[in-house]
Amino acid sequence: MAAIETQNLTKRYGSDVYAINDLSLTVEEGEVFGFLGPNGAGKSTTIDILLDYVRPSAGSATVLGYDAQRDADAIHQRVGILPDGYSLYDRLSGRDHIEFAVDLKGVNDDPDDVLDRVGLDASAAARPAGTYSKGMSQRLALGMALVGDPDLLILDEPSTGLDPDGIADIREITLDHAADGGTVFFSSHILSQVEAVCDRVGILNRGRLVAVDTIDGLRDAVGTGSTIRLTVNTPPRGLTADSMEGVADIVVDGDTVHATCTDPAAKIAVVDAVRAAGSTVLDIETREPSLEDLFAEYTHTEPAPTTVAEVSR
Ligand SMILES: Nc1ncnc2c1ncn2[C@@H]1O[C@H](COP(=O)(O)OP(=O)(O)OP(=O)(O)O)[C@@H](O)[C@H]1O
Repeated sequence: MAAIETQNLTKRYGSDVYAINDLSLTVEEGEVFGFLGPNGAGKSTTIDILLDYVRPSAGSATVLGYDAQRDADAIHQRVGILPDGYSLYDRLSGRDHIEFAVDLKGVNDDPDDVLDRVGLDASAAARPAGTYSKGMSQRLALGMALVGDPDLLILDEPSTGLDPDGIADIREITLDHAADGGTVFFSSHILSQVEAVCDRVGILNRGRLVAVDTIDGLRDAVGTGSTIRLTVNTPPRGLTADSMEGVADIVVDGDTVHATCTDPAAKIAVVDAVRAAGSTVLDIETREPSLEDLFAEYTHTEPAPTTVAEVSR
């Protein structure tokens, strides 16, 4: 059984705004699936339909085998949700929030265990949520999503406002959940985080799913190619990519040679060719296309700028 399955799902506002358009997507049980897209791509709308907060204009969706519209209660019972625009009760403590989630789901989780799992200590747990920093609030909201050990965790931008420790915690919690057989579906702009935890990613652009694959699969499909940069003692003579299989381009710039390889194995051939053209290779650097490169390739937009927190991870 698929954890999430949508078929030709469409949400139209008015006659011409398509928030999502003909979206067919399957997320298998036990997968960590990253749902990516630029602002306004339709990520939140998709999640809202899965949880029956929004009704589709056409198409269908199932979550853990339940119909998203008919069986919303059963879905809410088995799914842990961290919504994008969640809100907390300022006057209630962190512990009160977790107890509330425990009561709502009718489970018997120990609130202290949940709080501990998301890194909120006893003194933080006793304070009103209104005094929390953004990062603490995010941890608490994630704790509420984890109550009842859900089969599926849906996290909409889970890293918003978190410091590097918080981001690392989210990664650990996500991987733990998957290791226990749970499924994680999360949308994120933090592509390095997606790359670190996801089995597969789907890229949504203007309401349409433009790619679904593993990150390696996306690399192969885009053919962006890995790049190799050689520092040489003297420029190689007469070096071109023309007869070199798997090499898209070679540029010689003084004592540096840049080559773009569509076949990763061709990197060795580049080194051999440079040496055969009379140069001694002093240094070699290689770079695989990042998820940022792939994202830009599929959406023709720049991803959200990398934040200081991401850089320092
Ligand atoms: N209630 C609504 N009425 C009209 N248009 C809407 C409504 N809700 C969403 N949209 C439009 O649908 C599109 C998709 O929005 P959505 O919030 O799902 O995107 P998103 O990928 O989650 O964006 P972000 O990353 O900015 O949160 C946007 O163009 C948005 O303006």
